[in-house]
Amino acid sequence: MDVTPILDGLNKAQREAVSSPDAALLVLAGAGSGKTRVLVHRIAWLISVEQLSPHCIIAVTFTNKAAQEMRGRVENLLGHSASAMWIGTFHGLAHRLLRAHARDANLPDTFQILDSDDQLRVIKRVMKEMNLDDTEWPPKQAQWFINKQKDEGKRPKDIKHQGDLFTSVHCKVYFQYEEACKIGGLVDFGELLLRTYELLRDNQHLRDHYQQRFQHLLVDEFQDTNGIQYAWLKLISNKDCGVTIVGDDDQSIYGWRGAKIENIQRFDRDYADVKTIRLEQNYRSTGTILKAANAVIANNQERMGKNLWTEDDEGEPISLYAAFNEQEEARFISSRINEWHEDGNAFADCAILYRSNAQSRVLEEYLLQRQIPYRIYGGLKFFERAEVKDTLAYLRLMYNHQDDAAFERVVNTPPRGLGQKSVEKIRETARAEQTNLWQAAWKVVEDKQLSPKANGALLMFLELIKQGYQEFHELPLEEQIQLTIEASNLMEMYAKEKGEKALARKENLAELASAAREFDVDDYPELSPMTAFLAHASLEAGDTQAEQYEDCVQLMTLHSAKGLEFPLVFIAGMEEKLFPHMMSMDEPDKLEEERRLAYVGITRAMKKLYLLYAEKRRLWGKDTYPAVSRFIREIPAQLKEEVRLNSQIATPTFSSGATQDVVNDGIEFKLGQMVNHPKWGSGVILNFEGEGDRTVVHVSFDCGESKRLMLAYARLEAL
Ligand SMILES: Nc1ncnc2c1ncn2[C@@H]1O[C@H](COP(=O)(O)OP(=O)(O)OP(=O)(O)O)[C@@H](O)[C@H]1O
Ligand SMILES: [Mg+2]
Repeated sequence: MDVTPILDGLNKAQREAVSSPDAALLVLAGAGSGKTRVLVHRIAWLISVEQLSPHCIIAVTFTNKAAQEMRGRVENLLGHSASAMWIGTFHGLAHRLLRAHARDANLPDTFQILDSDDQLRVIKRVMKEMNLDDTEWPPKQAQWFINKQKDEGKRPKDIKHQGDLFTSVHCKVYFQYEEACKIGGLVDFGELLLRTYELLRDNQHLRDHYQQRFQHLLVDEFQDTNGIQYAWLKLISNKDCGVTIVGDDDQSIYGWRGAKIENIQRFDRDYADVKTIRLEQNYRSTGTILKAANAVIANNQERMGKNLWTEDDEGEPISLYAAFNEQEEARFISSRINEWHEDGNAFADCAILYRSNAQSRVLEEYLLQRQIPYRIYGGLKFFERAEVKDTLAYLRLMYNHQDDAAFERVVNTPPRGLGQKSVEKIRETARAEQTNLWQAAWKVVEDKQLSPKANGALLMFLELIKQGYQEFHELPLEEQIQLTIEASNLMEMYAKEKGEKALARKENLAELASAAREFDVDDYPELSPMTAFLAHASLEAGDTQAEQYEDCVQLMTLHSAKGLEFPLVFIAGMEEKLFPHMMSMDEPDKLEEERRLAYVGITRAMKKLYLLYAEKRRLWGKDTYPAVSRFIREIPAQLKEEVRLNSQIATPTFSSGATQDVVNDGIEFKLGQMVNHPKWGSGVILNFEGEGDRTVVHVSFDCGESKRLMLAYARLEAL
């Protein structure tokens, strides 16, 4: 058999890893050293040289998108399909197992997945029923508590406490929440894993079945597995199963969600004769970018330690840009992206990364203004938008009448005269009868517990759902969605909203229908098409297929950038308190995690990296004047240069801030100030040149023009 294609394009250490005969292999290596590539080639090696059937392979990736790409690459190497191989995220794989064995896992076949928004809704309801005051007991905190327990594999009964109020109250909430999920046939993200873990642990027959089936397990980004994920992996792979694990301790960034770097050491202990291979050559970034990343991460104490070098040129220096505020930061980024595109590069080759989701709004505004196409990756996901969720909730309820979360969401959306009181009546009945809201609602109607008008409205709603299913369920997915949007009057409700928003909602609903049209049912052979689609909507990062192929700038948080790479990268908001985040600054462990996040961010860049910080930023509703992030200071001076808009390189020192004031006609102007011009509209002052009557002001306008104007004649208005 010719193994050339599989070993081609790999260095010595990578080849050793790919073709290793060892049953337990750990590839521990820094960013961009080819870990993911090794994983792909190893799968191809196992199939073609070790003659494993794709059916016997299970691989865990960090995102659904990564899973799709990985499958595609393996198939390319093999020259044939590997569709029998299980590959996906922990959640995706657990979901697949639960669907196949729902009854054994004590779930209805129609169970639905709760995303974190829906989960919070259910928790709120449960806490209200328990008469817990939500100022004293914030539901979000309870949500955090429950998820944390699940991540550690704990049910309410497993939680030990000595009667402290916090834990005992939250345990009760957890217990009641579980009851609510049971009645509703609902499974949250954490539950997917915990439930499959328990299923395999308690059902020897199933465990034997899967342990016999899976002969090789591979995991990418292993450093971010949490307790339950690790336990899950151990259950699915018995001692005869080959295991290949790749990871980088310096990129562990999910400690706040229970991920444990120690799992790497644990792996070494738990499996016999683990062979460790280190990869040291980086193929992704220029010498400069790599040196910067190495310099930053060197400030962490808790490291396994490794060396990373590249044959690549030094490349361009890292550009620093001191913006006056977040608007100006966005303006700078969008104008650089425009230049990049005008030079013949693709938008899709550039990414804007940020620490906190809220930063995307201003960036989006400027990209829109400049008509630069963009896509938010893993942010507010397509399937999380209100109109999309409303429509999906109708469908979920049609397919699973037990789904209380969906019921709550749509029972009075659009408004049909079922106010809080009526809904409360339904909830009370559900509690009294120990049943779900759907059943309770029928009882309320039959017993005429509501006013005649409300009773009539509720009956109409129940009939709508019942008939909707009967009439639509055999139609193509797309039609089911369109008919649901019409029958529910959702479209009519959105149409009443004003302007752009209504338009955007309409477009999103059209997009939902087309996502359904393009949805590949084959990924979930064991499900009905709509159930598969609804599950996909809950699990996917919202990359509808139509969007994937467009040439768009990628916007994402630093957390979601893991594993990805882009020729041009901007990291916005490199400021103390924002990044490192305020909540993480006082504890050494958390600060080290922030630094690993900076390492992840910097190492996403292949050719060119911009780091931006603002001298003034509106944060949490207040104007702040942040200091430059320590992570910028940790990059050696010779690797970075300070840049200015439109003029090229300025002196490589940090600007001391905008302090220069100029008075004209009694109006005071400052650097960074927002101004209005009768012709060019609003803009920001970037610079002053000259003095007195001859002062020239340099303004960058929102329309995209940048002008030098004589201040005395410019008719500028201070905003
Ligand atoms: N031997 C090689 N020759 C040429 N290019 C390579 C080689 N190994 C890896 N690459 C390329 O280097 C880049 C980084 O590889 P890869 O994404 O697998 O690294 P990684 O270690 O998984 O990074 P991260 O830690 O960020 O996930 C990719 O573009 C990959 O195709
Ligand atoms: Mg990788």
